[in-house]
Amino acid sequence: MTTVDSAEDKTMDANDKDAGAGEVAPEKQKPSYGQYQIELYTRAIMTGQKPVVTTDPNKLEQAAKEAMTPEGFNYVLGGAGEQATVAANRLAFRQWRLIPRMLRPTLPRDLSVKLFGKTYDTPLLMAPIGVQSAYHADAEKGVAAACASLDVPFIYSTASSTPLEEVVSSVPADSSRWFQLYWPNDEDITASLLSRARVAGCEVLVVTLDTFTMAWRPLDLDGGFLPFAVGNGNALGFSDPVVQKKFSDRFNGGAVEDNVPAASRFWAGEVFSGHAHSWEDLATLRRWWGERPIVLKGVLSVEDAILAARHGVDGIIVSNHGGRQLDGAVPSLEMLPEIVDAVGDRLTVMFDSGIRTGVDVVKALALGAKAVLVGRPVIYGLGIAGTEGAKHILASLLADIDQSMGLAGVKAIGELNRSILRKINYGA
Ligand SMILES: Cc1cc2nc3c(=O)[nH]c(=O)nc-3n(C[C@H](O)[C@H](O)[C@H](O)COP(=O)(O)O)c2cc1C
Ligand SMILES: O=C(O)C(=O)c1ccccc1
Repeated sequence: MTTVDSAEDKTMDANDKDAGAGEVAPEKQKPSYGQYQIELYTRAIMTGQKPVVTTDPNKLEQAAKEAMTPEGFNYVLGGAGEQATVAANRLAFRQWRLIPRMLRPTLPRDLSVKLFGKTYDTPLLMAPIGVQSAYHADAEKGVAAACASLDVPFIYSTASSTPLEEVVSSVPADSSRWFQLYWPNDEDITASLLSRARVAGCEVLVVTLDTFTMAWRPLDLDGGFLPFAVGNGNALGFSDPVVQKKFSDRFNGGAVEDNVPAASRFWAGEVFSGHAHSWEDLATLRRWWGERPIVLKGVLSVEDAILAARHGVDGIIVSNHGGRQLDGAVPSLEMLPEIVDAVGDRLTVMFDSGIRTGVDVVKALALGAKAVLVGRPVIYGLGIAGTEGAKHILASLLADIDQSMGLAGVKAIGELNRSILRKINYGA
């Protein structure tokens, strides 16, 4: 983050003191995200070096398939059921077309957005993605490093394969991080996880509501791949003192690492047992989390968005989990405008599911999202070329957002609204 409000502003100033006594510290240069396009051409022309990962969104999946293990790739690719919602997420984007405006000032471009009173350099967030060691050895630390280098907040997943504290201590202290919760049944465990997330400096709590149990996922069923059942994706739970104590009490003094299958069942039973909490239970999360923002991920209906506002959360993520949970669920983009109309004045409405290009981001923002999460593309980048691959995908997406805004005649994110969109129903 280069631009921050009040408290953080002071920290930044304090770090900028090498300008010399009495001199005004130069304003930190805002990164120019559009620059990445020029960088790629220059590198190719000067050294013949090609991008580490394709820049073509239509080729990314195939490239990942060739680079990753079949289990890892299928896990990322897979949606629920017949993949109807995965497909619909893309079709929903194609229905919206942009009406560009000409002869308007579009430079310098401003990609910054304000979320919960804090200014972020871009409208992009890294979606929480579990089990990243199944995709590349660089895993969560690699993706977090890629995010930190571009000022993109990293959302740490409850299903991570690296403990939270390890990820956090591997990136610069001022890099932005949010915490995603799969909400355990046990209140002591929930309190412990949230306390760790607070200590680790997570700014926002993202509570995922749509995955209290795993959906019917044919690719994983046919491949026999359920990572967290065999100890992968359990690092947060296994490193938690309260989980360790409860497991030990239940299993006659046993340590989690001495009985990984049983410990995995114990942990999965906490977070994916099919037990859904209620709206009233949100009060307990508020108690443990305190005043920092709480965001509900997986809201798809206007009714639930209104309930979210009534129950005192700060934001929602309109999402169908990338089509991985309820197959046949409506594309989240379809629901976005009416949800924004219903609660946009009370809640920070964010969006995910199906973002593949900069134009997709522009469309979601124009339909009222304040920020968007991107999932699979970054993980394909990770799978193909580790940290560098994840960074390339994020940098490409940011450059594409920057360029697409300019071509649409838009200078700043705040200018985006529905007037630049037309819904067209012929073909995809
Ligand atoms: C491999 C994979 C693992 C995921 N793990 C989590 C998770 O641990 N927690 C969570 O809230 N969402 C998880 N999600 C959902 C993403 O956060 C996000 O909602 C989704 O990927 C967005 O769709 P997209 O991939 O089309 O961008 C996962 C998605 C994928 C592809
Ligand atoms: O696969 C997912 O979508 C997901 O949310 C998840 C859940 C548990 C472990 C890893 C990922």
